[in-house]
Amino acid sequence: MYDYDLLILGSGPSGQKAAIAASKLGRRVGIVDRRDMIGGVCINTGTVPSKTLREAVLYLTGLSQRDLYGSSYRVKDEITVSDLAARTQHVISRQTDVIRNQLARNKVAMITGTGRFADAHSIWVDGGTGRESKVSSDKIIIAAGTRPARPDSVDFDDRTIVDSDGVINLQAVPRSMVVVGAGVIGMEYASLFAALGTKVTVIERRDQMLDFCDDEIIESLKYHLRDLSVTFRFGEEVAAVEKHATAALILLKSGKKIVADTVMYSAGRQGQTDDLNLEAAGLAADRRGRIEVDGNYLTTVDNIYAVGDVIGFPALASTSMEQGRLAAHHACGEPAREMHQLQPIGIYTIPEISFVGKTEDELTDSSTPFEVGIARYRELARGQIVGDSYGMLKLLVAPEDGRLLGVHVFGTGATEIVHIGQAVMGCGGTIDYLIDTVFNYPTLSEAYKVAALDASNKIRNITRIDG
Ligand SMILES: Cc1cc2nc3c(=O)[nH]c(=O)nc-3n(C[C@H](O)[C@H](O)[C@H](O)COP(=O)(O)OP(=O)(O)OC[C@H]3O[C@@H](n4cnc5c(N)ncnc54)[C@H](O)[C@@H]3O)c2cc1C
Ligand SMILES: NC(=O)c1ccc[n+]([C@@H]2O[C@H](COP(=O)([O-])OP(=O)(O)OC[C@H]3O[C@@H](n4cnc5c(N)ncnc54)[C@H](O)[C@@H]3O)[C@@H](O)[C@H]2O)c1
Repeated sequence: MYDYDLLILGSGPSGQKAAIAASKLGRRVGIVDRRDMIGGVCINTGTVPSKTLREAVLYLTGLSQRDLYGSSYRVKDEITVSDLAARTQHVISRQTDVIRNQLARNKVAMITGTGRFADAHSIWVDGGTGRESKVSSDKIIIAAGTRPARPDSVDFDDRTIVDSDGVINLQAVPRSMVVVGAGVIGMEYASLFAALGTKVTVIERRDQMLDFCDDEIIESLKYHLRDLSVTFRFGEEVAAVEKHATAALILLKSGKKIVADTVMYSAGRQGQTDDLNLEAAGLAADRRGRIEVDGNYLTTVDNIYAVGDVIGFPALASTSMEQGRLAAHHACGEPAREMHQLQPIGIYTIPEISFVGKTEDELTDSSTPFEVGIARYRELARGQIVGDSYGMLKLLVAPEDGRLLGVHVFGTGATEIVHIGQAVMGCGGTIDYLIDTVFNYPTLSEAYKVAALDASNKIRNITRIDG
């Protein structure tokens, strides 16, 4: 008899949802994590702190109100790290409490410590007291997440040279910053510091950034960030970072030199599998610490599953939660539907970006005809009211039947209103639904009707001529 029916390594979004799902099915569930990491990377160092910081920055700088009150508008002139940390700490502690409470009321045992496999059914847990305890379980889910990848050649000191975990603990708002890597993390933090007034330089070895997004929207994002004094260096790679008494000197392979108060590396993440002693369970991870799974999140060992960032793409809190729930259902022999293929992307740059479905480039590459319908926030009453003159919503529409093929949003509330398009697409809806529907007024959601009408006008014009 095992101690648990299901034991989960890691209490991030995937681990939590797996634990609660299995508990709801009447299983005895345990979850192992370090005392200071309840809620995972998501709550402690990643999603939630970065999004809370962003809200604090938008509020204190008054940036989102400057269209209305002028470019000198600020809520607070000198924004300190403690102004920002106060809000972040508040949200982290509230969220941690919520998670602890949810796990407790679902009778999920919290086992404090770091786990490693003893064999395929048992885990040694090191609680930091010098003594390890062993727990056994019928099924095990690995939900150990990732940590920032740190190139060996860079001397991280968590003060001047930091990774995306360390950046939330900076002692002061830097006057200048180099961001290495223009992925999602890099661009979110570049936006945030640029909004605070930091002079940001982004170094990216590829020729472009966020190339999975709509081209036009990324162009707009670059325009807005340049307006906040961000410098982009595409097609450039860091050769070395030298730490000096007051700043860092960044040497690029092209020979350029940049001085900055802070250097932040956001050049990918690495699965946290080194300490798991995977071999004892008959498992292995790849070069980037990731574990391979099948469509049911089952590894090559038939009682061990892996979910969340540790299995790689898409590595989002949103998808990780679903993976956890589905893996737990499979492990408990409970029928479950597959995750819906239509998954939204939300990028909390300033301004924010969100989309679902195909991009124009993808449709063009697959020779799929489409028409574009656009609504600009500045033409919506709500856009004027909130002071967003740059936002836009773009619908990509199949001309033959009006089906939505893609929805791309840039600006205030993008990550929220994208779900309207996602729901219409998910239910196989067409622009006719958006045209015939009454939306609340004045709202940003009204953009859907405006963009749908725009697309239908264009389609009608073509049909009139082309038959
Ligand atoms: C800066 C940043 C911003 C992000 N923003 C977003 C966003 O806006 N939206 C979004 O959807 N996603 C975002 N993400 C991604 C999101 O945070 C991750 O996809 C999500 O946290 C992954 O969840 P997970 O369940 O895999 O576990 P994680 O949250 O990665 O947590 C893993 C947990 O496992 C524990 N663990 C590891 N090894 C062991 C062990 N041996 N024993 C016990 N416990 C162990 C760790 O302590 C940790 O608590 C962001 C990530 C970062 C870094
Ligand atoms: N809003 C969100 O959903 C959100 C926010 C943050 C993070 N995340 C998740 O976190 C994951 C990791 O994000 P990330 O941004 O660290 O990784 P990433 O892999 O997306 O981006 C890393 C970027 O750094 C560049 N790079 C790598 N090494 C470099 C070097 N030496 N010099 C210059 N450029 C270099 C790469 O070309 C790449 O563009 C993402 O895949 C994403 O799923 C999601």
